[in-house]
Amino acid sequence: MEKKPEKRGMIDTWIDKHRSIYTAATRHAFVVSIRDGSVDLSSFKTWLEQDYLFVRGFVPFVANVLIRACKDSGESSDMEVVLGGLASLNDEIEWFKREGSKWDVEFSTVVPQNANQDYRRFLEALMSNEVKYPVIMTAFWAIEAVYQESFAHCLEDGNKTPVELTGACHRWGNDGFKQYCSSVKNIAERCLENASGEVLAEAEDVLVRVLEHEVAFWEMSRGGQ
Ligand SMILES: Cc1ncc(CO)c(N)n1
Repeated sequence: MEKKPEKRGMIDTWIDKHRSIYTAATRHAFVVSIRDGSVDLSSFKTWLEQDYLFVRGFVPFVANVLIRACKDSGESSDMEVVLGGLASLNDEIEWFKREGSKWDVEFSTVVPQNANQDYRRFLEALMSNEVKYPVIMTAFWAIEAVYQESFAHCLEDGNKTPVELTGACHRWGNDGFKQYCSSVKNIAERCLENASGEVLAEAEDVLVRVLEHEVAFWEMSRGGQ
């Protein structure tokens, strides 16, 4: 008997449909410049400063995803996946602090740029109880997956990533993080299978908006002073 091709989920369908913004988010010029070694270190510092602030705002978002996983999910394993993500954010904040002192970045004086504020406001809106669980899970997956895909690219064969930047690339480009993103994707796909047309439309919209925010976020590094 012919082996049936694996069933494609909604997320893959949407990524195909919105391929150009997906590629813009996961193969941004800043990321490509890390991979080819041409990266301007002031751009990297700007990214580091802004991302530290972003991650501090991402913690309450993920905490909210955790609460929703406990309350709204029929599967007890969802909570464990999200809890793992929250735990690794603890390490991530410590990593940012170490990395900041390595680059002489004083986080307490960093001012969030507009793209960062807009992204954080978007996350805050997603924390409302009105937002359905499949929509939140789709957003959560997209936020994590952009970083996984981007930084894994900097570690693929043929990279010329500067050695002092490989720590950042390994943080999001490692296989464990890839596995974690795949678990989050499976949760989102399972929820989307049973979602109404209205919820599906909202999840697709939120996915595209995450990708747009990610592109705008990378763009900040270009201003790099
Ligand atoms: C902007 C941004 N998106 C995603 C992540 C993590 O996945 C991050 N640290 N920063």
